[in-house]
Amino acid sequence: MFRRLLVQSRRRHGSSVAVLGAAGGIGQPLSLLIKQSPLVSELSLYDVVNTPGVAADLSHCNTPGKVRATVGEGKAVEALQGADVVVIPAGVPRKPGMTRDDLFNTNAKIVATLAEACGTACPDACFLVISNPVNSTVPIFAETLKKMGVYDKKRLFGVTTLDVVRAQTFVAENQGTDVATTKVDVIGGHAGTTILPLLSQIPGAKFSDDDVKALTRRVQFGGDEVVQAKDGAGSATLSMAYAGAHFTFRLLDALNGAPNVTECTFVENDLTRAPFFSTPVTLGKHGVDTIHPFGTLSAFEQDNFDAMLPDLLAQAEKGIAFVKNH
Ligand SMILES: NC(=O)C1=CN([C@@H]2O[C@H](COP(=O)(O)OP(=O)(O)OC[C@H]3O[C@@H](n4cnc5c(N)ncnc54)[C@H](O)[C@@H]3O)[C@@H](O)[C@H]2O)C=CC1
Ligand SMILES: O=C([O-])CC(=O)C(=O)O
Repeated sequence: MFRRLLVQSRRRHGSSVAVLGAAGGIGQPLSLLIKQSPLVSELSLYDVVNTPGVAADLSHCNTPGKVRATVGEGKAVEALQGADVVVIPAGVPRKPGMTRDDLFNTNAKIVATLAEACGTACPDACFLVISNPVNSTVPIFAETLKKMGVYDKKRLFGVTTLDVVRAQTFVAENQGTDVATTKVDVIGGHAGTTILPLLSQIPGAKFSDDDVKALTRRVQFGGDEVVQAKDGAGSATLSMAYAGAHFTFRLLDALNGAPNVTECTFVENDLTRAPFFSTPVTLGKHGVDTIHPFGTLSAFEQDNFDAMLPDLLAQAEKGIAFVKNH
């Protein structure tokens, strides 16, 4: 009880946000965007390399959040003391020709190690996992916290906001609508055909069958578009920082009591046979408040949904097995 009151009183004066992987391609612009929030009183940056320089640089921005740097393998627990929200873009990105699953061997270990540090230092925080493959890293995070006896399904989120951001951009271009007011739900997971934009549910939108196929495919493989254009220099960083900051701000709003904060995110739920599934979720003062069903699917969407489920299940099981065997 006392602990909860302390957390609440700290929130009234702003939240402590930690970024793990803060010196990376996503970590740096994401930290810059988060530093701009008046709701953030402390920004704790952690990476295995280069954090002091990033923190020194950001600390000169004239916004209220105090910046703290922690650097080096095994120092995450130190960085996470007092964190209310932890955003995790740590891990290797793709190169052309790779799938997100090809990152599993390297990133599974990184994410499990960081989850253990979170479970030790700030088990009551909200955890936002960006590291790929999200379809497996989120189950890894959950399983690690379960092993430690501190898992709370209301506080673990796979960040799939970039899929929504892409869907809204591509649909607005296609329909000639204002991108600021074009809303698209994207359900499923975060890898290729496990990503499913619900184009049939956009009020007022009219698509040809060819457009539905092309737009769906572009959202599903938007990440590949960037990987190919970067030609070996990594994957989406700037649009991911934008999307990650958007989700972080929405969560901070909800934690501070704002009503009706609903975003698609990859959370544990029983809407499907997959343990984790991205769907519209209303966020509240304690993380997940309400999981919303994703509504009626068109025949095209239903086919995509049926095809994705075995992959989502297998990728979650792979993550769970990784933790059980280590
Ligand atoms: N969820 C999503 O929609 C998206 C996810 N991603 C994923 O985000 C991850 C990061 O991508 P980038 O920033 O482009 O990669 P990057 O290589 O530029 O940065 C990753 C950072 O993580 C750090 N790091 C590695 N091991 C660490 C550890 N144990 N503890 C703390 N930090 C550690 C590295 O030192 C590096 O600074 C990748 O796995 C990528 O696939 C990328 C785009 C979108
Ligand atoms: O494509 C990648 O590997 C990075 C990513 O998840 C995305 O851009 O959606």
